[in-house]
Amino acid sequence: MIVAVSGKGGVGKTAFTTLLVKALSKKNKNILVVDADPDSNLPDTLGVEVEKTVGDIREELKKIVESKKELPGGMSKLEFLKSKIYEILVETDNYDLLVMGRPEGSGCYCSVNNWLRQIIDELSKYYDYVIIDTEAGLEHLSRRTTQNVDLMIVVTDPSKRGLKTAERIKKLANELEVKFKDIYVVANKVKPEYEKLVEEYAKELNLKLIGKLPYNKEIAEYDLKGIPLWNLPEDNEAYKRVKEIVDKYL
Ligand SMILES: Nc1ncnc2c1ncn2[C@@H]1O[C@H](COP(=O)(O)OP(=O)(O)OP(=O)(O)O)[C@@H](O)[C@H]1O
Repeated sequence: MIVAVSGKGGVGKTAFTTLLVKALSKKNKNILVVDADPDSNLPDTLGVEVEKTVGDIREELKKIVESKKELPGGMSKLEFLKSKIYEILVETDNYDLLVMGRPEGSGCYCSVNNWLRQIIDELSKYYDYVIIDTEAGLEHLSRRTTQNVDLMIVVTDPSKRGLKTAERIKKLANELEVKFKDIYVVANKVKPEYEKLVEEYAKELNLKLIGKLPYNKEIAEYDLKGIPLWNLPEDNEAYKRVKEIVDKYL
């Protein structure tokens, strides 16, 4: 199952994705996490060190090709990329993580990007779940994968404007090359007294609201202190809500 998480900056997409991976890891399935948002701090919130990104590998190959040097062991470019991707994959007890890093530069290096896409698609087949933390602009997603996405989860803040953005993302998603089987919305940082209103607005906009996470002091505090959100206790209120979503929809 391929799940993409999107949402504009600051809504809590990284926090949600972290809790989603944490909850999903309890199912004892193989999980690949792809951090495709250069602005997110997913490795930090997951609590893992990442040395190299896919972007770094792209640059490495570019430099070798430009300097007209031989690739190690007489490898083809595709083989080189493939071996490097497997090398930079961060393996943990609960999931594997691939960080895309900086996006493609302006000088199009299309064949490399196509190969990367192919390698990542191939890699994805080894996992029960692939969770992609996407960039705000969905167009990038089609550059990163050729596979269709089973579930797109749009994270939003609890505002009418936020929900309208979610509606826009949903419309945009329908126009992309990559197809989404289902598009759901999760509202984050919702105060209990506004839950009803958020539900009403979502209904008005025809959005499938699958969860409302409360504003949670513990999340704010962990982030403030730089403690990985992965370490949040099992009884954390926001985490409990994410667990419900995982049990019901994933
Ligand atoms: N449920 C929550 N309760 C309290 N604070 C939250 C909650 N979710 C997220 N935050 C806080 O909101 C801020 C933004 O969260 P986060 O970094 O997850 O957002 P994001 O959408 O991934 O943003 P960006 O893409 O800009 O990194 C952080 O300071 C985080 O601690």
